[in-house]
Amino acid sequence: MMQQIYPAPAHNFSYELNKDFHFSAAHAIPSEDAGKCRHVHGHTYYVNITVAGDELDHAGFLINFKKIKELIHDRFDHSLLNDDQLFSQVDPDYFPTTEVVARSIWEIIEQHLEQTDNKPTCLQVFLRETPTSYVLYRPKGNRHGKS
Ligand SMILES: Nc1nc2c(c(=O)[nH]1)N=C([C@H](O)[C@H](O)COP(=O)(O)OP(=O)(O)OP(=O)(O)O)CN2
Ligand SMILES: [Zn+2]
Repeated sequence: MMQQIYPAPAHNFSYELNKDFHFSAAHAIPSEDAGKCRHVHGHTYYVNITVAGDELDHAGFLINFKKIKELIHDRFDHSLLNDDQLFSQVDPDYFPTTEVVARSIWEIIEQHLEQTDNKPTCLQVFLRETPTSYVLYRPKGNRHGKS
């Protein structure tokens, strides 16, 4: 849900930004345990990304809000997640579950941030799959040695 208050990660960075956006995608979870979710079905995923750091870039940004959305929305919106090379049909650690999609979003964002001059870090990905179900992904520690 847009404009909701999200659980906040603890940290000592000077700046923290949050970006909300949503995308529509279909998926199927290739596990017997998934019941009806084994069949292809769609969701509007609501995402909140938390990025933090101590240094700003040449524009005075930690990271342009637009870039965060672009990295994820352009890749997943109106797609079948199972078709993306990030996900697997055989390895449960890579099934397109909410948990794995949240972790994958973190990996895409963090990979981009590592290439920037000011090097902020993504502390948290909040991913809502349905009105009643969401996942928070927080990496263990981070490359700044802070958590
Ligand atoms: N831990 C997980 N459990 C489930 C996932 C998942 O990704 N991680 N995914 C699904 C289905 O894909 C689908 O999203 C259904 O979720 P669910 O919350 O069960 O949706 P409902 O609308 O049926 O839930 P209500 O309790 O009726 O609101 C299933 N599980
Ligand atoms: Zn689903």
